[in-house]
Amino acid sequence: MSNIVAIVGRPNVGKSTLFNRLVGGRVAIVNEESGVTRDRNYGKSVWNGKDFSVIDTGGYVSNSSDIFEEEINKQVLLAMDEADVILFVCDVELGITDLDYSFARMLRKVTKPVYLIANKVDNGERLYDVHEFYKLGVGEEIFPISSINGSGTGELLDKLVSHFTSDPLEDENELPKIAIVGRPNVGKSSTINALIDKERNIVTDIAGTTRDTLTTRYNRFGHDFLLVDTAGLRKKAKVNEDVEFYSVMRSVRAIEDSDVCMLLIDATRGMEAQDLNIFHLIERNQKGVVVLVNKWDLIEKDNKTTINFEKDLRAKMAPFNDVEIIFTSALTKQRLLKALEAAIETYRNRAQKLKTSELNRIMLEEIENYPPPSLKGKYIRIKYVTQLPTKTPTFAFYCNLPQYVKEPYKRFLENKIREHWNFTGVPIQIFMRKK
Ligand SMILES: Nc1nc2c(ncn2[C@@H]2O[C@H](COP(=O)(O)OP(=O)(O)OP(=O)(O)O)[C@@H](O)[C@H]2O)c(=O)[nH]1
Ligand SMILES: Nc1nc2c(ncn2[C@@H]2O[C@H](COP(=O)(O)OP(=O)(O)OP(=O)(O)O)[C@@H](O)[C@H]2O)c(=O)[nH]1
Repeated sequence: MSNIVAIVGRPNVGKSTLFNRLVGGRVAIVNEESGVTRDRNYGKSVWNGKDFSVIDTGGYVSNSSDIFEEEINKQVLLAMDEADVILFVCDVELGITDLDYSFARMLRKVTKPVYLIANKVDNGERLYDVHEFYKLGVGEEIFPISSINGSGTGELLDKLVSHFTSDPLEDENELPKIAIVGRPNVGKSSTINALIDKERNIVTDIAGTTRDTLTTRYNRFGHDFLLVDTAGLRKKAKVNEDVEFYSVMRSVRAIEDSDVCMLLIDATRGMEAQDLNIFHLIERNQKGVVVLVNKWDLIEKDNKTTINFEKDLRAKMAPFNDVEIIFTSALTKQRLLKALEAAIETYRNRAQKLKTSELNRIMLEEIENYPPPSLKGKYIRIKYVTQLPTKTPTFAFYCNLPQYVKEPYKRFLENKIREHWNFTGVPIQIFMRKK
């Protein structure tokens, strides 16, 4: 189950202000290179113990005041496909505009819950202006809020998370859920087809409950696994693929539904900004990842080609580059079994729970050899460490002054964990806690 909310609305109604308020300081895709997919477009949040993702579909049309029906279509289609709940933001300061009516027309066809957000209700007086918005005839309910000062957002969040499950990662199934993701035309369909040899290998279809993805169980090469299929989404995506932003956002649901992603990149193009955006999306979601350099058959090779290619990829993925890279071809079926095995191994790495005694024995020794640097004359003492009972590897280090332990030292701890145990392909979280 994924918990996704999308924000739609015409320019300047306050979508990004609301987005920032919902995700707090948590930024997602931080990638300077990409002009379109900025951190404002995708973020993670938590309310009443429920995790959820927020997509601001306005990323594409931002800054332009003349937006057309076509753009509205794109925003709403994206929201319909990707989200579980849609927030339609309007502006009480300006009142209803023609564009609002156009949005409303599209949104009336949506079967998912839509909330109408009457934004910029900064004071009690403006509450009187809210009723006007019932004219739009959309939305189960109207929420008067002020994204700037936060009033009304608590009520909105309470209602919002009532649609979400408390643990989107919960999974009755013990089988690895694998998603094949990547930008348009990298060979996702070809890889899937080559991997599963359709007719013979489908075990059962498990229809997604509220989602559009279909998870199918396969047995191939002696491995039992679930494939998160987004074929339907991909077909629709074709219409919209003119913008990088959309094709990255189209991966969100598949990533959230998976345990491990096979990220396909095109060997003839290398890893570009958009591929990296998807990579960071996977990392951000704490999912396992294996990188498949597909169309390897098209590359002219000498004895250094693979090594250099791999070096370049690792530099781009850094600091999280403890990841399997496999050079595949869907066309010649080269190394597809290896790719599948790497995905399953990554799944196991992600699921492993370390013994507390062993973890402490090894890590406390490492810490003793290289203690955290003292700060403002204060000596930092790490007393013990445990792995939290979460689905993704998360480690809590207990110490006297947790706030004094800085990023570089946390990275040191992570590297040591990776050195002693196999967490290849798996993002690790490190928390410092007070003891
Ligand atoms: N008074 C008031 N102003 C707000 C509120 N929320 C947003 N604004 C202002 O409205 C303007 C537009 O806000 P944005 O969040 O950039 O709007 P947007 O919908 O993301 O706009 P685009 O990027 O063009 O799609 C900014 O000047 C905000 O400061 C609010 O609750 N009250
Ligand atoms: N030479 C070569 N061509 C490939 C390989 N894999 C895919 N292709 C070709 O690349 C093109 C795109 O392949 P698809 O499998 O449709 O790619 P996709 O990622 O599913 O594309 P979208 O549905 O647009 O997202 C097709 O023409 C394939 O034949 C490969 O390993 N080698």
